[in-house]
Amino acid sequence: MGYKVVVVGATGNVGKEMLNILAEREFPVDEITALASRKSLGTEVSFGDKTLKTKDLDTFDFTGWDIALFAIGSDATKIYAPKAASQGCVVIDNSSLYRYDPQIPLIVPEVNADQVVHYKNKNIIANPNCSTAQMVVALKPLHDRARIKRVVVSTYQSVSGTGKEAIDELWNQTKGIYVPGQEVKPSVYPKQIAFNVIPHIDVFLDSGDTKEEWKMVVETKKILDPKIKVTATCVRVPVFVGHSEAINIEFEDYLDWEEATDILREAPGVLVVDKREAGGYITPIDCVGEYATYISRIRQDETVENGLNIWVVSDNLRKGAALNAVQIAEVLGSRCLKKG
Ligand SMILES: NC(=O)C1=CN([C@@H]2O[C@H](COP(=O)(O)OP(=O)(O)OC[C@H]3O[C@@H](n4cnc5c(N)ncnc54)[C@H](OP(=O)(O)O)[C@@H]3O)[C@@H](O)[C@H]2O)C=CC1
Ligand SMILES: N[C@@H](CC(=O)OP(=O)(O)O)C(=O)O
Repeated sequence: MGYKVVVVGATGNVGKEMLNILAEREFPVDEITALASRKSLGTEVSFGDKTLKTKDLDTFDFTGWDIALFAIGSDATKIYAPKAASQGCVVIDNSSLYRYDPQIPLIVPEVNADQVVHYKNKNIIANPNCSTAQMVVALKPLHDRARIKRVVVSTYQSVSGTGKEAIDELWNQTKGIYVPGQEVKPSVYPKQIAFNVIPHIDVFLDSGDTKEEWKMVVETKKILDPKIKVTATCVRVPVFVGHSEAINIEFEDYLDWEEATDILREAPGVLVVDKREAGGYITPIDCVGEYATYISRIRQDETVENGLNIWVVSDNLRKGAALNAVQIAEVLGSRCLKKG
């Protein structure tokens, strides 16, 4: 016996990956339905070798459905997630709306799967920001061994983190640069993204940080350890899929880079590729469609007492969003909503 599963935002990049991953991982599904906005009514989306016709979220009744995976952004989530939760369906939400609510668990299964039981507080579980998810998968095993004091992270985030229009903007700007008269003015981003990098993701806060940077700080504390200090600089780069991060870590105890490498090789969700030669590291193109969080360039930082540098790359639509959501559903199913 399996679950009745709803994918909300099924026509989007994250929603499509949710359907792919549910099928790939053979999540025990008895019945599945795909929802999006009214304008997408009847749009066909794939679920394994089946085709589903998208239904209208606005008129959908969640009564009798077990789990809803949401990927529609905070504004629409605010309207529909409480409705689904109150109709008895457990919501696993990809937006940032509920992440900072102390009543709502914020989960990366490799790090804090035990928190899943708190879904009962509001019938909602939050999925972290894509940049946080891959970072905490890498930090957790190192923290367990040597206690992390401080993290300095710079991100290189792909345009798929913004959504469908941003993917089109990078594609059209890139083509337009070569075709006279077809230049494409920035519309999704404040500056040209093709052949450029933009040190600005999400809105600016009074502190001068962007909200994306703030999210990485606050979410790491909630998921991993409130004592860890984090400072982030988040940058958009002209890459379609795959977020990269250069992470500098300062520990309480000394941790040799070779031992760190051994620890990371054994860590759940992690693959180490670190040959210290040309091409012996992971780039975003290498991680597209993969589940793992890849770690390369593991080395000592000799400028502080107990420091390491690492390079972390993952598919932001997968571990950063859809895969993590499906993993949460797997934990929820096996620990809390047992069937059969
Ligand atoms: N955890 C993370 O780090 C990440 C989270 N996300 C979250 O997932 C969300 C979706 O991202 P992504 O798939 O890339 O975005 P896309 O732009 O590719 O897709 C958006 C999806 O949301 C649907 N949608 C939007 N508004 C409504 C509405 N009012 N009612 C019903 N459906 C609606 C769209 O339906 P339609 O096609 O009919 O318009 C579409 O299916 C993001 O906004 C973000 O909150 C995304 C990436 C990473
Ligand atoms: N902000 C991330 C993706 C995302 O949607 O994040 P959030 O769910 O925190 O809004 C990016 O642009 O790469």
